[in-house]
Amino acid sequence: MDEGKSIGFIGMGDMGKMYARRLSDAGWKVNACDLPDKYEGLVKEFEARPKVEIMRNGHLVSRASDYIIYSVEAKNIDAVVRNFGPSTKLGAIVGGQTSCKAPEIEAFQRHLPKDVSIVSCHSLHGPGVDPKGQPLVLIKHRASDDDFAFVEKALSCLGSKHVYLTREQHDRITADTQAVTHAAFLSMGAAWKANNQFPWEYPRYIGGIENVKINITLRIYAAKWHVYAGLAILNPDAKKQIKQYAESVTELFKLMLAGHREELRDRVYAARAAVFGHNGERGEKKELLLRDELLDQFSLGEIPEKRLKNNHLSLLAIVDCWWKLGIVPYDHMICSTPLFRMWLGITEYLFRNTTLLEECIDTAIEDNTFRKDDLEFTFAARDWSARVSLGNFDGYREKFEEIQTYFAPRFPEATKLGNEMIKTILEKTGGNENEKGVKYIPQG
Ligand SMILES: NC(=O)C1=CN([C@@H]2O[C@H](COP(=O)(O)OP(=O)(O)OC[C@H]3O[C@@H](n4cnc5c(N)ncnc54)[C@H](OP(=O)(O)O)[C@@H]3O)[C@@H](O)[C@H]2O)C=CC1
Ligand SMILES: O=C(O)C(=O)Cc1ccc(O)cc1
Repeated sequence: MDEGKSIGFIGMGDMGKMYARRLSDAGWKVNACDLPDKYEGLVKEFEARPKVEIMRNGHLVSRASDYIIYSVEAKNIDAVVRNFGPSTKLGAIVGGQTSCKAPEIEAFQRHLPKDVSIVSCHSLHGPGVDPKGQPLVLIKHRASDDDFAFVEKALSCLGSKHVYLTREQHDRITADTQAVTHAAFLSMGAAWKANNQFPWEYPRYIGGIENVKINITLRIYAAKWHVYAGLAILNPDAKKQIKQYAESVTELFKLMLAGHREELRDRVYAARAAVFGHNGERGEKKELLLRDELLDQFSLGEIPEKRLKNNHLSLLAIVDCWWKLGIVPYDHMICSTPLFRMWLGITEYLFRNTTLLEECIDTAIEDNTFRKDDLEFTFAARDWSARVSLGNFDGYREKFEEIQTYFAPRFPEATKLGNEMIKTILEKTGGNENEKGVKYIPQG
């Protein structure tokens, strides 16, 4: 295949392995390494795949491969490229899988020899999701058309939708989509833990869109902290979005506490008009992305006979945040992750249904049984924002892992349910169809 060209992977964690398996299945020769202590284990794991050669370090991968993908923690990218970059084969192509492109491309520019092309990628989904039909961002930073065509050809076996962006466009959009979405779900988990609650044990958190909140929160906490920390802390646009989200949560909660119904209502409707149109008519499709009946089946607890009301502070705040930052989330659909589509789906469900939105405002003002949940949610959103703004990786990790430990016993069940939920919803929302690549032109 392609006169014996080979693809290299530095970093054989979840994403590196997923790529290595799929590329070798498609017939490519793959050279791969992780840290030296993983060598023996990887050799064993890949012994049945003769197309995958496990090497002892990144120097060996770099000198032998025609296209090398760094698939390591974003926070380590500079150190790893500094170490192995100078060993890159003459005239090879180098790219990375990290979730924030400014530091990655800067590391390539600083440490790679000048004859090396730079084409980066970013699969906008986790390692457990079928890449078919999911967006795959490609960044032609420094490369000939032939080199870029080679990358497209090699990665075409993933069956993803190619989206062509610059690194700046990539980082802006993923701040709007991924970083702020994670901040919301991370805050829900933090608030439940702070109140010593397992939400599936409370009728108010069961069924419909509440299931999405629980399943996605647990899915995020079941994953690796560095993925979320990296894409939030290293992306300057993300800090701004997460800060605005925390401010929106705080300001809306204050209106609720003070019982300022009209002010709250005006603000919610102004945000709705900006994001969803005056009557909530703007959407991805005429039909809603998600509906309660579809979501009821993905429950970790018993569905109550009568659905309990919620003021959905987390959802009111995201629309307020989009409004304040001038973001129209539908503009980013082409670069959306499954989690972002779920998040937009439940938000849209609430905001395009005036009866539900009114019920939410009534609950916010009249029902004080939510106050302790909302108080902890507000603290949590502000605390995550502070840790991200300070660039505090250790502080991020400490908080993440504490909450991870709290929820860990339910991860196997929640992951299974979450996978089914995502699969069903992607099928319903047409998120898995395969299309030709798109050149993304951001609006505004
Ligand atoms: N998981 C996801 O959903 C997605 C992740 N990404 C991005 O892809 C990248 C990889 O993520 P993921 O696979 O999930 O993370 P993992 O932690 O599973 O994998 C990263 C691997 O790189 C290894 N590594 C670190 N330093 C070196 C080195 N010097 N030489 C060789 N290997 C090294 C790590 O070892 P050790 O653990 O011992 O440090 C680890 O095994 C990250 O930048 C992430 O942001 C992108 C899309 C989706
Ligand atoms: O879908 C999400 O937002 C995820 O959490 C999975 C994920 C994590 C990191 C990425 O760079 C891309 C996708």
